[in-house]
Amino acid sequence: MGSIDTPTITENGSTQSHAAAPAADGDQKPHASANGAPVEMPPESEATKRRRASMLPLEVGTRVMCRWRDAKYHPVKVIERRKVPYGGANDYEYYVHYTEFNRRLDEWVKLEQLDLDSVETVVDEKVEDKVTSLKMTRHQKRKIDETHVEVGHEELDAASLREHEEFTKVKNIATIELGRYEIETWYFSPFPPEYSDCLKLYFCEFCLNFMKRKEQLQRHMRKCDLKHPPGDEIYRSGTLSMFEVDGKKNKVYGQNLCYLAKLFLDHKTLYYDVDLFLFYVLCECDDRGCHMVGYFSKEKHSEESYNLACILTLPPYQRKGYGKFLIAFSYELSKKEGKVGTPERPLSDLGLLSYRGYWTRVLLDILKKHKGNISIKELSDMTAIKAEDILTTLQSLDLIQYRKGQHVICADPKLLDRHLKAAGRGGLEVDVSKLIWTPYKEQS
Ligand SMILES: CC(=O)SCCNC(=O)CCNC(=O)[C@H](O)C(C)(C)COP(=O)(O)OP(=O)(O)OC[C@H]1O[C@@H](n2cnc3c(N)ncnc32)[C@H](O)[C@@H]1OP(=O)(O)O
Repeated sequence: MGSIDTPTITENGSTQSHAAAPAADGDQKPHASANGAPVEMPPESEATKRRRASMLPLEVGTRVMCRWRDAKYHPVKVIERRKVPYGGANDYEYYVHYTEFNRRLDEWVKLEQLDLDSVETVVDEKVEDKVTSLKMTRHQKRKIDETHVEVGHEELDAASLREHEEFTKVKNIATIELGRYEIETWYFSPFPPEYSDCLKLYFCEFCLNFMKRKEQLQRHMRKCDLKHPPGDEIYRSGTLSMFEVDGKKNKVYGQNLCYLAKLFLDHKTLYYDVDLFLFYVLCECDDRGCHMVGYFSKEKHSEESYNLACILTLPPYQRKGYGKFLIAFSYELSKKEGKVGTPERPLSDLGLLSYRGYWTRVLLDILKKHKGNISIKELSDMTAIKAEDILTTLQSLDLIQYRKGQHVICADPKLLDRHLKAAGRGGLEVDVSKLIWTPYKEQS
């Protein structure tokens, strides 16, 4: 499977780019060679210079081609602009959204990165939306009116989506330091106002308190006596541990975790009321302590049979099978509860890929081994996966037919083999014998 672009993570503080190039846009633009790379241009004429200068500063809403870190040009939309300190009247930096890609790639760029010859001349003019009373460009309004379908946002209505985009349009914290990693963030997170002037935050990797300065963190680390998440260790296998943290008993930890997670989760509301949640924190343990790899949260009581609210693998640990481990773990907990479960919607692009991958592999493994007929209900009982998720997964694999008013699984062995081959790696296994856990019960 190809890679969806994710921003940079660096170890030991050095900065480097690891993101792969987004798919070629096919749209050739001026000043770009056939493969999208910039080419040497003859000196600009005075008329060209004057025409370009007359466009500046670019308006918010402008669509233009922008040189990305892969040195190729991609279409962007200007989301925000800010004056360059000590610059001239028209010297601005622009916060851009690469229109073909997820918002996690949005970033501040310099004017030199923009190809002014590709500026679309019709600049969006601000209009007021009658429903939300929010000022927006005509283009934004049209997009919403047409029912916006950005990945991960399908289930937000137009007004909520607009509000979400308006308040979270510019990333506030650019990087965080957590343990031995410096990590570029992906999205806006609503940190308290006193942190609004910070581009970088320093997190204690154990209690997740965050600070503005490295020296504060160093002082904190000398005093902090946690070496693992608070709460109960409910799983240990080799160097992997899972801790269950009750949001009610560890409120500050739960809130810190939510602030941190929101930097990588676009479409989730930040819950300040963490009392209602349990947090399952996955750690890699060594002699220095238990280092957080990722987590998932779970409502203590879910009327919609959600067995997972938010899931995150921290970027330095992604694509190593931890996400599928966390998903598998959430279903093991559901099995112990004797319930079926499903993740809370909407799923992000990466969330959907991970879930699809997990459901596919689990169901194919059973169908491959099973002799005779099997129903969706039986599959659901065996796996704790909700029947609807089983149905959509099998439908996407073309393993289901609708006959005489009911769905029938048609598991042709050759097709199963083909799908299993394509399903890739299974992820890290959960060893159920190492799980020591009883379902949550309200304490009086
Ligand atoms: C209910 C919800 O919370 S939805 C929100 C989900 N969370 C987020 O979007 C937060 C940011 N993303 C993440 O934290 C992670 O990407 C997760 C949790 C979704 C996945 O975690 P990971 O540890 O990377 O998962 P894992 O290594 O098990 O891979 C899962 C599969 O998803 C797919 N996948 C994950 N990341 C990518 C990517 N960048 N590009 C392409 N495919 C990907 C692959 O199929 C992968 O399996 P493979 O590596 O065998 O091909």
